[in-house]
Amino acid sequence: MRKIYVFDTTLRDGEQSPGVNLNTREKLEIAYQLEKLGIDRMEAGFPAASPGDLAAVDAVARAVKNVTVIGLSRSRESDIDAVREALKGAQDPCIHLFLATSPIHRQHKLRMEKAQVLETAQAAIRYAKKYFSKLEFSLEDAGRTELDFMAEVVAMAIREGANVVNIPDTVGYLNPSEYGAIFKYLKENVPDIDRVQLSAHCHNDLGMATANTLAAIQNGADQIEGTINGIGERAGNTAIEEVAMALETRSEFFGAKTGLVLSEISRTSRLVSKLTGMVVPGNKAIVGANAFAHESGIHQDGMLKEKTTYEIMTPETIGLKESKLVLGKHSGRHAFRDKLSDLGYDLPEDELNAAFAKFKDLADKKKEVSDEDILALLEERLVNTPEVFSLRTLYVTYGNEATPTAKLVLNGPPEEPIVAVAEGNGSVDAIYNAIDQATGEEVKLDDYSIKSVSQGKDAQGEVHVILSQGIVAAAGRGLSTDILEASARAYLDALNKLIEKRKTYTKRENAHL
Ligand SMILES: CC(=O)SCCNC(=O)CCNC(=O)[C@H](O)C(C)(C)COP(=O)(O)OP(=O)(O)OC[C@H]1O[C@@H](n2cnc3c(N)ncnc32)[C@H](O)[C@@H]1OP(=O)(O)O
Ligand SMILES: CC(C)C(=O)C(=O)O
Repeated sequence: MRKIYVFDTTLRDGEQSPGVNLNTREKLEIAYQLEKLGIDRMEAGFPAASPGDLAAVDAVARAVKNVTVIGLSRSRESDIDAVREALKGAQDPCIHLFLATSPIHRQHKLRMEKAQVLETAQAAIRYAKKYFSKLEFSLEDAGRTELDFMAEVVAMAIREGANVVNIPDTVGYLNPSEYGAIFKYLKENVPDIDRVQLSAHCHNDLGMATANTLAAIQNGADQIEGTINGIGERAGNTAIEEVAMALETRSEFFGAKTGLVLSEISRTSRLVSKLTGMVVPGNKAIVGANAFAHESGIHQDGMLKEKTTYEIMTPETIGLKESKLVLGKHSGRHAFRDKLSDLGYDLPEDELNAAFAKFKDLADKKKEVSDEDILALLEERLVNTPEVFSLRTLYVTYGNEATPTAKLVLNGPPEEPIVAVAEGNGSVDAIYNAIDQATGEEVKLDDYSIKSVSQGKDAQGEVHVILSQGIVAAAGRGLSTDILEASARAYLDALNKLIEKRKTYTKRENAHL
């Protein structure tokens, strides 16, 4: 299996993401984790950019032991000197020189003719080679450079002693067949091309960074450059974890692998996200929160029967504990039963169906149904008392300058639904007054408390109340995504229990007579 070297530039190109600014301590924390991940080369920064960046590169260079540490430099002596200064303490230093080669960059940015570009790059490589045995040269915007000129620059870099020549698609312009063809062309047309490693450096402007990088590997690239989570300038760089997992998962196709410790991928991704503040989208390949999560019933059923039906790689490979079956409105009975069994419940079919119906009801109102939600649903089922009164509909009118009013319809002992309208000091008070009116029961509210069962704006509210009537008291519990409905349900639950209890008291009192 061919080894593909990994050049990580999270600390340099990754830090070029707008809004990201890592201090030395944060860079060190990421560097240590990248070392654990097993990357081969680490671009720690651009020392000429600022004294702070130089100091951070210096700190990283002294700290990491098993990785080549790289500093970026324009093709200028002053930048090269800054890298020399920053990498003084490195065990295995390497300088990364670059100069743009495309007509657009030559004409508008550098204002140089082809010959000047060649001369400037050559002079820089010569100067840097006096101080560095390891040197990478990048043809910035190679993707939009004439092939014959690109070959000329690459040949010069090889003659001058570059160890790695990088072919960046700086603006993410190419597609996989075009990018792959460049590597093939260089392999076939540049003398002594096998004296250097060829490197792929892609940007994701058209969402093709990973595909382009893989195409480069198929056409002879020895090294890939990228960042963790694909962060970087504009739409970002190639996501290293995507390339590593594509090579791993499709090794029979690519015949190449990185040396990464794949089980460190997830941890590295979380750390980079935390320290850069760049949130990983849920649907991001490999490291997104949903990458190993399944929501729909048919998929969940497949997963429960055989994981390979819907997973081409295992979460354990990247260091996650397990896949997630997320219960939501698309879930089916198989996944629901599995969740109940995880929570320690083994329900008979009819009870399972009843609980499943309640779950679907809740799932229609909530994005995701949590374990706490399900436990609450089950507890509600377990403590079911005969319902004398139950809630049919509830309307509450509230305005900060108006008196809260509740209108409700209850099912009760009479055949016809009972309608009641009442005002109160607040919305809950109005609801409770309306229930008292509808049921004709005189009860005292001894306690009322409310808590959230799960998290988020759509969390279920759980209301607990204690009602008393003379010496009889009963507690009730109500659950709903709406706290006013939960309040009504709790009151009715307590009232139903109280009526039930009252019968036993009456029986006992009669027995005493
Ligand atoms: C594709 C990439 O990601 S390349 C890396 C990009 N990263 C960064 O730019 C981050 C760090 N950069 C910086 O802090 C600053 O740009 C510095 C310190 C490097 C330079 O700042 P300044 O001296 O103020 O120059 P400024 O950035 O405005 O302009 C860049 C100059 O470098 C020149 N230049 C650009 N690339 C190169 C190169 N590879 N080699 C030599 N000169 C270059 C430009 O032509 C321009 O020259 P000019 O001043 O003669 O017109
Ligand atoms: C410095 C080079 C390698 C670069 O970042 C790019 O071209 O995107």
